[in-house]
Amino acid sequence: MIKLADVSYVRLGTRDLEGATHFATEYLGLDVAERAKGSVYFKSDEREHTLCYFEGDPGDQVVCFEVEEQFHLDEAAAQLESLGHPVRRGTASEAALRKVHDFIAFRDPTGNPIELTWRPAYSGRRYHGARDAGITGFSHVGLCSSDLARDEAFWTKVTNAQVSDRIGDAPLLRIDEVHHTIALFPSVKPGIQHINHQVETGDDIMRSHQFLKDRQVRMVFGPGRHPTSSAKFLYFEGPDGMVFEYSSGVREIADELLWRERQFMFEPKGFCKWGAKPNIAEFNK
Ligand SMILES: CC(C)c1ccc(C(=O)O)c(O)c1O
Ligand SMILES: [Fe+2]
Repeated sequence: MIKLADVSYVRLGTRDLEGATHFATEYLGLDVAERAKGSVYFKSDEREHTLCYFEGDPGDQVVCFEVEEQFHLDEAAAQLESLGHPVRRGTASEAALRKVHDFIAFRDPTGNPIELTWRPAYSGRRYHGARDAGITGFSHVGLCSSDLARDEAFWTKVTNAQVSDRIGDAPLLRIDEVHHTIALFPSVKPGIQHINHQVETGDDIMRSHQFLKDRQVRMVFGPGRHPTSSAKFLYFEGPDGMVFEYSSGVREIADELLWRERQFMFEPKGFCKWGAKPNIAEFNK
């Protein structure tokens, strides 16, 4: 079993690196960690970076998870290969670009590019957002799934992910005490459906709602409150149609033995306690 210790970073291709950088700093509230040739790295917490935009195809979207030991990469590679997922070892220069010691790359059953990394860099430089969005860190991703049951089986049988709750057949998967780190999202194509940053308070959600709306950023869902994680949330659209989520107050599952996964309906009341309706095509079928 592959033990995922944390979600580490996402890498997003873009044809407009300057535009994406402007959005990430001035609107989303991230901090530029480094500008390199063809890439910009962004900080959202104590890590060296949690998001990298690079010049390239916006369809190139990678999510990376950290493992605890280098030999876990070898074990993971062997297991994934045996299950029919071709694995590629990252080269030293690719690892340097990602600011990690070592990594492997493969695709999940839907075809989402996934990386597993060992020793991603942390930073002594404190994160302070370019604007005060109240971000406390990068927390989870929504991953597209063309077959929810198959992909739930992959993540829960091949890795340490466990179902915390389901909305319809879409599972919210945890790898530690945080309610979820991966949200599978029904879709006909692979990709990252959304990128979540936690913010400090519900006030931060409402402040950002006003701030982003004033700047004509497209709101996708919320403000609202998820019945599943119990977090207050806001979803909005960033560069190349990527959806970003702020949420605050995500549930922690301290005692696994006392937790039983719950079933919510795949309809607005399954997504929001306050009655907000998602403006997301896949949710309105
Ligand atoms: C709309 C999506 C998949 C979703 C649903 C529930 C939560 C939560 O409980 O926090 C999310 O974070 C989501 O992104
Ligand atoms: Fe989310």
